Amino acid sequence: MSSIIHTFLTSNGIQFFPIELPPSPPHSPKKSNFLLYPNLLSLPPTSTSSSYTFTPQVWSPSWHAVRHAMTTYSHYYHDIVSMDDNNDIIPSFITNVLNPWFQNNTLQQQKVTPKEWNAYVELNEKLADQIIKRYRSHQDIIWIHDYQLLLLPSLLRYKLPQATIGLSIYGSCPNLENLGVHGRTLHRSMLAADLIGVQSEFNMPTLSATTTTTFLQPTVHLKATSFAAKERSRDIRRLFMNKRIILCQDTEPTGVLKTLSAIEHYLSTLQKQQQQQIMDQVTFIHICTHASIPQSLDSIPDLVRQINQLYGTPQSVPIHFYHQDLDVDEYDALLSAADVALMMGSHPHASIAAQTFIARRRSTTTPLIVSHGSPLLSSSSNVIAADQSNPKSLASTLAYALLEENQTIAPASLKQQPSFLEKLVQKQQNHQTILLNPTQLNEAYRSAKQRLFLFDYDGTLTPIVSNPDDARPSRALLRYLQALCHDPANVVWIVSGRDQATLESWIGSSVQGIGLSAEHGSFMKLPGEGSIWVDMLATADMGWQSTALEIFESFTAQTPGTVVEQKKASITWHYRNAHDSDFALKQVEACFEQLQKISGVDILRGKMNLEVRSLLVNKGNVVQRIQQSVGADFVLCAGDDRTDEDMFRALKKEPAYCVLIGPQDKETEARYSVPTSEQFVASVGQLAAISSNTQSTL
Ligand SMILES: O=P(O)(O)OC[C@H]1O[C@H](O[C@H]2O[C@H](CO)[C@@H](O)[C@H](O)[C@H]2O)[C@H](O)[C@@H](O)[C@@H]1O
Repeated sequence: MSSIIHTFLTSNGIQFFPIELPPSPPHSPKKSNFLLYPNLLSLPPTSTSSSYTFTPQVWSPSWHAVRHAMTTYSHYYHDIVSMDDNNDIIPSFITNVLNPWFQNNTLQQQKVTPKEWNAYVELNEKLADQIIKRYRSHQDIIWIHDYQLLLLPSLLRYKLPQATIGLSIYGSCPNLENLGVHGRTLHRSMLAADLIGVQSEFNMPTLSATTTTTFLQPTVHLKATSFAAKERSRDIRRLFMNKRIILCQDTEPTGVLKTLSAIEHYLSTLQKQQQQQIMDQVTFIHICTHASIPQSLDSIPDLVRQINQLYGTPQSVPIHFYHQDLDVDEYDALLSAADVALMMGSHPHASIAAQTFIARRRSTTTPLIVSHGSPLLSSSSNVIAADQSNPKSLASTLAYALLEENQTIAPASLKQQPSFLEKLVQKQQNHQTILLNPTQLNEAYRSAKQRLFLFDYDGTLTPIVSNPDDARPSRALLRYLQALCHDPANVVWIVSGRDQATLESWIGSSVQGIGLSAEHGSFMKLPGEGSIWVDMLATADMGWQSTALEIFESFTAQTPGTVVEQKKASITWHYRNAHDSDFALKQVEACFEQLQKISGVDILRGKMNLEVRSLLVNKGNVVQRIQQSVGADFVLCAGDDRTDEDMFRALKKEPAYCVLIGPQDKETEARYSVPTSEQFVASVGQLAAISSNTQSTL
């Protein structure tokens, strides 16, 4: 049962409400929603503005979508929590740094003080805590809305390594790396999300192995075209009778110049006679609103005048140029009167304008020229891509769009793109592990005060080999473990299926201060000098052992190449070296069936082995016990086989680095993976070096 945790910051405060839908709303029987959301009442009212300033539209997708959800499903919400009573406090880092950067790609403030940054971190932490408290593993999806809470992805990822996290930026994503050290932190944090949605391609962040990006369609909520707009549209068409109207709209000053240059180029390449014909057939109406381009466009009127003088006649003016805010009806009228529209640029305003044109255009065959990368290219018919910075290519796209036959292209069936949420759900379903990033691990290690290590042995700290006796630890590994144990901030445990004697002679005898757990927790030896082995099953009934041994021995006799490894409290049957592997696999199934008849035991399918142990122990219990006694703020737990999944599961709710040694797509409870034990040991070596260096400088 999936549910969504929405996180949002209102523009006027840090108050938010987590709101939950009960498990079974009738129209969505399998889903419950869980929303973290700001004060609904503080949302700006739906735009009633009479002019197109574009600002309300830029915000409206998110406001509208959530407001719609809130009102439609409001009777299902509960658990409304207000995080902070003070509505007006918004960290200045958001207002002075993030807002100008994301909205206008400008910097208002050169330096961010530690106090400002800390306030921002604190806000993100508060929200993260609220989400973590409510998050239900394997059920919930976390959806962070917009750019204000960019530290959330990494804070959540650290504590909820397996969570599916989406981040939607309702606009473009300017390059955060230009914001110095804090920008880089935010950039890295964004990459902890599984899916990032942006409304335009502008400066997409560099992606990590696990983060993907997608375009968000701006949802423009429009009223039906008014009667006045329809009338006005007819007037415009009458005014330009027998002419094709090319409507150009720019939302960035540089775009205006580029569009005009392309028009100029288009006209200049025509022969004199053709120019005359085209001018009789076509007129350009260029609009740019004050709201989107507030500054004056000094040199542009000259360029327009120049083009009009060169190519116009007393009967026909090539370009009608308007730098002014237009009345809604006037704007709608222009959109529906146009025969071709050119709405380019990467700014979200351009996306909104293009989307509005799609909604208002005369027919689905009316061509629209947009920039490469626009999400409209794949979702709407007759949308053509062009490069605005190349006047020659833009001119030829214009010529192409003007061709009569392009006006009669049958409307392509609109491709239904999966929504952001659908993609997020897909991500949740095929969740892969994240390749462990040693640099990130090292950073977390450095900043932790108390650390706990829970290492499986075979396949994790040593590669799997065909003979169990050959899986001895390397010297380097023993050195690393010793360095970790020397650091007073560390507690190090080996949690293995191996027996006491092997662990003691291979590791315990060389590494001072290490904790050992043998046979899946049947025997434990605490870290620290002088500690002794404790038999955790001292009082347990072990009567099952003889029956299990008999079964294993009989299968060994029938299956050449297989061997039994008898340990104190568990028995392992190895079939890695079976002479006939197909036959061995069948024997494993038959053996498994017989073992199932024994009560009080767990039968484990290990790496080319079957293992029987008491039901009373497993690595999960071991980890829980250790972890409770240590209280670490950094936990690194690594393993490679199914018995290790118990450890990962036990740490599910903890801020732990659970690392699977194996392929990234292997099904596991671990959040991270490292392909081989050699690579993992190298990472452990780096942590050991950090501790050794710190110790030597103390
Ligand atoms: O919990 P672990 O430390 O991973 O121990 C699990 C079992 O590991 C050993 O068997 C496995 O490793 C052998 C050496 O690489 C390999 O030959 C065998 O095929 C694997 O199953 C060990 O022999 C068992 O006792 C452990 O339970």
